[in-house]
Amino acid sequence: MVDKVINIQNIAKSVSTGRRSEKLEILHGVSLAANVGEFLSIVGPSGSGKSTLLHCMSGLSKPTSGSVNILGIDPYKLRPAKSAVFRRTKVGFIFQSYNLLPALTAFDNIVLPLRLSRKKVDKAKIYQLLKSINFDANPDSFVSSLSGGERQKVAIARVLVSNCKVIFADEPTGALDSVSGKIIFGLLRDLTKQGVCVVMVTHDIEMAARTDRAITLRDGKLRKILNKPNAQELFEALSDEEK
Ligand SMILES: Nc1ncnc2c1ncn2[C@@H]1O[C@H](COP(=O)(O)OP(=O)(O)OP(=O)(O)O)[C@@H](O)[C@H]1O
Repeated sequence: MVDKVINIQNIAKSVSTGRRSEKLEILHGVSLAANVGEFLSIVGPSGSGKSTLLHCMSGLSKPTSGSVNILGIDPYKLRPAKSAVFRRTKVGFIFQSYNLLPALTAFDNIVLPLRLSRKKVDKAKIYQLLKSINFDANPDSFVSSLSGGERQKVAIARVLVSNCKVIFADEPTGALDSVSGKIIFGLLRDLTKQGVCVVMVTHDIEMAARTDRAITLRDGKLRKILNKPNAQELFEALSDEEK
C-alpha cells in the first residue's frame, strides 16, 4: 500500500497577467504530504493561494515547477485517456465551479462516472444518500434549475458514490446552510475513517479545527502546520497571517 497518498515537492505556480511578459507568482515552493485516512485542511487569507494549491496538487493545473504525486502517480505525466480514468476512479473533486453538466439531471450527473466505468448503479442507495444530505429537490430535475446549494450537494453526492481514494474539496460546505454543512463534514470524516484522504480548503475555522492537520498559507507560501488543531490555535495562526 502507498502510505503517502499525496506528495508534492517544491511546487511553484506563476500565471501570465496578460500584460506583456509579466508573470504573477502565486505559489512559491510548497511541499506537503498526506497520508491514508488523513483529513487535511488548507486555511489562509483570501488570495493567499489556497485554491491554486488545491488545483496544482489535485492534477488539474500543472505547477510551473516542482513535483506532484498522487497514489504513486504523477498526474501530469498521464496521457489524456489515462488521465480521464484516473480522475474518474481514483480522485474526487468538490470544487466551487461544481463541474456538473447542466443539461443532465441531478441523478444522471451523480451516476455519470459510474456509468462511464461500467459500474453498477444502485438507484435506491443514491436516493437514500441524497435524502441523508438534505437534498430536497427532485433528483430528476435538471442541474440548470437547481440552486447553488443543491448543485453543491449533487457534486458532493457524485464524489461520495465514487469510491475514490482521495478527495479534493474547495469550500465544500460554502454554499450550504449550517445543518447541511455539518452533515457533509460528517460524511467526509466517515470516509477518512475508511482510509480515504481528504484535502479541504476552507474559511471555516470551526471546521478546520475538526480536521487532523491544518496547513496555513500566506502569499503563496506554507506558513504553519498544526497537528490536531484547535479553533484557538487556528484563530491565532490566522490573525498572525493577517498582520
Ligand atoms: N489564472 C489566474 N490569473 C491571474 N491571477 C490569478 C489566477 N489564478 C489566481 N490568481 C490570483 O492568485 C492569487 C491567489 O488566488 P487563489 O484563488 O489561489 O487564492 P485563495 O487563497 O484561494 O483565495 P480565496 O480565499 O479568496 O478563494 C489571487 O490574487 C488571485 O487573484
